[in-house]
Amino acid sequence: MSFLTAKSTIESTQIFNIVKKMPKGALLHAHLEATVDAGFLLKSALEHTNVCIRAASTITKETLGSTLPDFAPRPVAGSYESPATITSPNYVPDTYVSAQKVRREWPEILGGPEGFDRWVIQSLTINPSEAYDTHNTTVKIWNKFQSCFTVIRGLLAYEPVLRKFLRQLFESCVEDGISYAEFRWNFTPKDNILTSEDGTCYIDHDRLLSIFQTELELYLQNLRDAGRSDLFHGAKIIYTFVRIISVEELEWYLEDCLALKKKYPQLIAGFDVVGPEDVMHPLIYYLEPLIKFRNKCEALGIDLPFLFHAGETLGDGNSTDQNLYDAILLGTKRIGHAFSLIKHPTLMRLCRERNICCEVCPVSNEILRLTASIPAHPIAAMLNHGVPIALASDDPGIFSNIGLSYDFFQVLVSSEISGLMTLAVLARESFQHAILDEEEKKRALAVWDARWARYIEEVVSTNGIL
Ligand SMILES: O=c1[nH]cnc2c1ncn2[C@@H]1O[C@H](CO)[C@@H](O)[C@H]1O
Repeated sequence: MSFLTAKSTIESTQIFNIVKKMPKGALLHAHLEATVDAGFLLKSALEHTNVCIRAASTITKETLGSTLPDFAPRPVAGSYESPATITSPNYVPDTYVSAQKVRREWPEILGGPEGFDRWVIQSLTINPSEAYDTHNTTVKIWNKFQSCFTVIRGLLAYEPVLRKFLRQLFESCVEDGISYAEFRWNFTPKDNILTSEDGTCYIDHDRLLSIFQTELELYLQNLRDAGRSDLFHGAKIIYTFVRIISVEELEWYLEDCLALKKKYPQLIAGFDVVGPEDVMHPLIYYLEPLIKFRNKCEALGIDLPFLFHAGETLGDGNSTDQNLYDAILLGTKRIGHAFSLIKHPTLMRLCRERNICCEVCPVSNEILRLTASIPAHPIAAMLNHGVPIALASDDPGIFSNIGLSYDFFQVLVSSEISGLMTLAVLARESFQHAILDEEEKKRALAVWDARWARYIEEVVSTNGIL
């Protein structure tokens, strides 16, 4: 069955419950904006009067399905407000109304306030009929996928919502047994739309990182206070930008990334280029600035590894597939997705020899239409060739695969060879590929080993020898 259709069945199985409790190791590939449950994000935003919403036309039964909610924080609730809500015939398109008011006055014919929630959640997630029926090419599903990010960005553009989001993110990692994470965070656009609590001041990249750092520290302190510090070692950020920008613009982002790395050396783990590889610039387009950047980092003695997406494609020999060569030539430490790697025996050998880890995202690849089902996914071939792999969830808020349990489960049930021990090895090795120093890795591994031993005892005592 396809993942989204099977999800509730998966959750009802004993195997899923066993996988859920497993210590998962490090989550190495997830795009920060899409890591938290859509319902939680909406609920958090609705707690604030400053969060407003607008639409390109009045929302009616006819326009509901084709109009996106456009959220943004406004300075003082009321002052920007259109007197008519977005479902009223008098609504002036593209004027802001407080989201609380819109929800409160959402008409019965559109389902009342719960109908509003459904409209927003639908714009934040991919549903089974989109994934498996209506959006039946990679281009169509990517269009829907990108539109989810547009809506998420509006909701996340308000500091108090971002803070709640981050707390929930750390909590959901711990709930799922993830003890360390590296999140890719998109630092475009240059002019950030994110605003402070009073809605008056924009937040730059520096402040964004300081918010992340404060929330992380608070979370870790709470764990220490509760005597649970073994559950989570921390999180880092991989600086990313969308591969649509020009070479000149990239120079700005590279400098920005370097300045942030100097200021937050423990927080910035590396650098990556994101966005639909099949339709935007290939890595080679940015070759010159990337080489210059790498040389500059080396000269400064700054360790800022490349962690490139590459090969997230069905293509063979197209520019996305070729990105695998360029990523490896540029010295990437890991590869995001590497879906087309199995077409290249030499590159698989290089990954093995150089210990380049492929961050494989099974659920993402299925929903974004690279594989029709998990048994058809190249992961088994990659594992059998000894390619280093870490399993990851990619955009769990959009794909409904929060945590790592769903991706772990899919790999487990898609093969007669891969068993719980395969998952254990993948989880344990994930720390080896993380951007941690040797001491941190040693500690994380020791803690993981102890947790694994306890976990196996618990599995056996509650289920018997399976
Ligand atoms: O699987 C993926 N491959 C490439 N880019 C991605 C993927 N998932 C998300 N993003 C990109 O990350 C940005 C948000 O940080 C989004 O713009 C999206 O295009």
